[in-house]
Amino acid sequence: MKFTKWQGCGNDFVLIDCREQEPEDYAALSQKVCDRHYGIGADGILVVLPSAKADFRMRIFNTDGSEAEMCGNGIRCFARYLYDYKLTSKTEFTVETGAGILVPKIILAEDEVTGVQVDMGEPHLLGEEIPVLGFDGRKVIAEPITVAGTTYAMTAVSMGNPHCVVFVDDAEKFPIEELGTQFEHHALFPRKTNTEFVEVKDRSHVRMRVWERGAAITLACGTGSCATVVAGVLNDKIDRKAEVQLDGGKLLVEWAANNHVFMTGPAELVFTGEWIG
Ligand SMILES: N[C@@H](CCC[C@H](N)C(=O)O)C(=O)O
Repeated sequence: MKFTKWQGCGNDFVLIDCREQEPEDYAALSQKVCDRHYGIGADGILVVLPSAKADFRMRIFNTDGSEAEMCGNGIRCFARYLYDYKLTSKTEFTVETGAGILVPKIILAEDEVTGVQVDMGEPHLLGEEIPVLGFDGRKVIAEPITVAGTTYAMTAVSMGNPHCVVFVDDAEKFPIEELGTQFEHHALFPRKTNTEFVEVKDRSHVRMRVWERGAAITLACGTGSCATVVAGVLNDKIDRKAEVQLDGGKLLVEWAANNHVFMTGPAELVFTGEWIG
């Protein structure tokens, strides 16, 4: 099985083109391939598939084998693969995902790809849409959540996948290794959750660290960065356009007036290979 390995802000993926042939078990494949000792090593696998509704279809599987609805850093890598490997000559195209049909745009400067911007669609804010138990018909803004005996204010946002955003005084010092898994598996989240720990630097800059559902700590999360900016606006902590500083790089996120969230950032090929496992 031929593959390409990609990273976006250090969030890394093995991409496999399954338009011709699909593996029997994506979950088992993802667990094996993502293993950093016995496999290739990655935060997830991205799968290229044909689509009846869009130019292409993307599926994403986490390191634990679970399937996610969407992946922001992943879709930039996916889009760059399609363009660099000439599966399309368009610089803007449609991709069917678990979060609906999204639109990546390749950014070029003198014919060189300098990044990818993605129209990530509209955020979903009602409790049942995210989902968060006990919040049907209501937004979840600065609501209490108790983890390991401490109560935090959480704002929940779905970018197709669930996010719990917690504003903290010091993102570097927050004990994410210890508490991340407890947020992920908290009883309020029937489909578990990704959790972003966010320090506001000023109204257009935030520092964010993430614990991802199904993948633990990663160096960056694109959907998490979008959720962070939406949550920041809902709490009147930041403006609608902000730079998100992650462990592995920066993303620019704008929650535009048409209610769509636009995310811009890098996507880089790391290496190519053949999986014989
Ligand atoms: N890193 C991704 C999100 C990947 C999926 C996530 N772990 C989930 O299960 O929802 C991103 O860049 O958005």
